[in-house]
Amino acid sequence: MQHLLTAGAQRALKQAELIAHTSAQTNLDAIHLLAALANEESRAAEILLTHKIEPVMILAEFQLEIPDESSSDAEENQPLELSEALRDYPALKEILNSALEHASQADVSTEIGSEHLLWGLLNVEGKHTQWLNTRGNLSAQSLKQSIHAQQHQADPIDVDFAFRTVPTTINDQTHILRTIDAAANRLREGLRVVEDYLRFTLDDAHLMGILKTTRHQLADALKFIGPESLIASRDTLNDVGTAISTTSEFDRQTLEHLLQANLKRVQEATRTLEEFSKLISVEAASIFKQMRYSFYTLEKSVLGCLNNQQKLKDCRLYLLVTESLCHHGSGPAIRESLAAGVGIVQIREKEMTDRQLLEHGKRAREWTRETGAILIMNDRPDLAVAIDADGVHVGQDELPVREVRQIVGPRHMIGVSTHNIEQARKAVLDGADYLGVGPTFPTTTKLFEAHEYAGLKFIQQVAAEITLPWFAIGGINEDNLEQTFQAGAQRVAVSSAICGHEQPGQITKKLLEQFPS
Ligand SMILES: Cc1ncc(COP(=O)(O)OP(=O)(O)O)c(N)n1
Ligand SMILES: Cc1ncsc1CCOP(=O)(O)O
Ligand SMILES: [Mg+2]
Repeated sequence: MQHLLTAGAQRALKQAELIAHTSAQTNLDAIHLLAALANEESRAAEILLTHKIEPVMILAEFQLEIPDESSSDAEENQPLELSEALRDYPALKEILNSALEHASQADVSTEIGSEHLLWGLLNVEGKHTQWLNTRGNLSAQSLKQSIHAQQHQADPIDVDFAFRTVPTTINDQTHILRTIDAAANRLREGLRVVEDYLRFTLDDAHLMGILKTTRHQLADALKFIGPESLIASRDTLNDVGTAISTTSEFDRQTLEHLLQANLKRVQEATRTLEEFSKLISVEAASIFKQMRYSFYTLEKSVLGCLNNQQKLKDCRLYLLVTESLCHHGSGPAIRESLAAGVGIVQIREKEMTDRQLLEHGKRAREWTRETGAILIMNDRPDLAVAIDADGVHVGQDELPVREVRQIVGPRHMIGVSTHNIEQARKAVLDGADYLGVGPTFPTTTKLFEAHEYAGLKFIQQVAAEITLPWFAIGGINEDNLEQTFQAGAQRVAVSSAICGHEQPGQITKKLLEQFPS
C-alpha cells in the first residue's frame, strides 16, 4: 500500500533540511523539523499556535535560522511516497514511521500530513519534547486531542488576519494574476472530479448542491479580480508546472483515493486563490476563504457518508428498547431480536436511574458484542462512553453534534433525530453519523403534536437527496413496512413493533423477511 505525504508535510521536510543547512548544523534532526513545521502554513503550525508556540520562539530556543529561499518550488506538486521520504531523510526515520502510525489510525485512510509529523516529533524523545511540554503544554496526548478537535470541527482552526490589498508593480500584478488564473483552473478541474463522484458514485443531491454553490462563489470572486485580466495574463507555454507529470499523479488505487486527492486539490487551490487575492481584492479573498471552509465541511461530510455507509452496511433494522414496553422484560427482547438478526440496538430508557442505566447498558453491551451488533445509548453521551457503546443518539433539543463529539470522541457514532428536510441537511453537515427520520406514522411510544408528523413525504424527501445512512422511524410495523420502503427508506427503526410483541424474536424475523434483498 502506498503512503503519500501531503504537500504541507513535504514542504516541511524540505524546509527542515534547509534550516539545518542555514543554521550550519550539518545533521538534520527533530528540532529542524519542528522549526519548519511552525514556519510553514500548515495544520501543525495552527496547532502549535493554539499552544502559543510561535516560530520565533523555536528559532531563539534552538538557535536556528530560517533560510531566505523558499522551499516551495515546482517539485512540491509531485506526490512523495513515504518510502521516498525515508530514503531522502533517513535521520527522521523514527519520526516518519510514527507519523505513519498515527495517520493510519484515522477513520478514513489519509495522507501523512504536517500534523502527523508533529505527532511523530512528540513521540520521539529529545530536547524538543521537553521544551514543547513545558513551554506550550504540548505532549503527544494533548496533540491527539487537538488533531481530533480539528478533524471533528466543521471549520479549521482560524488564524485571524486583516484583509488588505497592497499596491503592486505591473510586473507583480501579472504574476499574481497568472497564479490566480492557474489556481482557478486547478480548482475548477478538481471540482469537476468531485462533482462527478458525488453525482455518479455517491449519488448525493444534497452535497452536490453545496458544491454547486461553491461554483457560483468562484464566479463571484473572479468578478472582483477581473476575468479578462486573468485571461490576458495567462501564459501556458511558459508555465513550468505544465511540464511536470509524475507516475504517482496517475496512481489512484480506488475511487475514494481519487476523491480524496481531488478534495485536497480544491482545498489547496482555494488557499492559493485566497492568499494571492489578498494582494488584489479584499472581496475576492474573503469569498475564497468562505469557499475553503465549505470544502473542509464538504470533505468531512463526504467521507462521513462513505465511512458510515460501511459501518452500517448490515444494519437495516434498528431496535429501540424500553423496559416498560417489553412483555417479558428488555433482556429477552434484546437477546431474542439479536438472535433473529437485528443489527443495531438502542437503549432508550427515560425512567431508570444512572446506576440502573449503567448496569443495564453494560449487560446490553455484552449481548450485542456476542452477535457483533452495534449498541447505541439514547440521549446520554456520558453513559455511552461509560458502557463502551458504539454511539449515542440525540434529538433536536439535546446537545448538538459538536458538543456530543467533544464528549464521546471520534470513534463513537452520533445519531441525530430529524423531523424535516432542513434538519436532515444540517445534521449531515454537522457531522452526524446517521439520522433518525420521522415520525413516519402515528405512534404512542413518543408524544408528538399532530402537526409534527413528518409522514411518508419526509421519507421521500430524504431518500431523494441524502446518502448518509438514515432510519425511518415512528409507528412502523409489519403492516406499513412495505409502504415505508416504497417511499424510499432502506433502513428502519422500530420500538413497539418488537418490544410490544409477545415473541420479539419471531416478529423480528418477520420484519426482516420483508426487507428487499
Ligand atoms: C433512531 C432514532 N431516531 C429518532 C429518535 C428520537 O430521538 P429524540 O427525538 O431525542 O427522542 P427520544 O427518543 O430521546 O425520546 C431515536 N431515539 N432514535
Ligand atoms: C423515539 C421516536 N422518535 C421518533 S418516532 C419515535 C418512536 C418510535 O417508536 P415506535 O416504533 O414504537 O413508534
Ligand atoms: Mg432524545
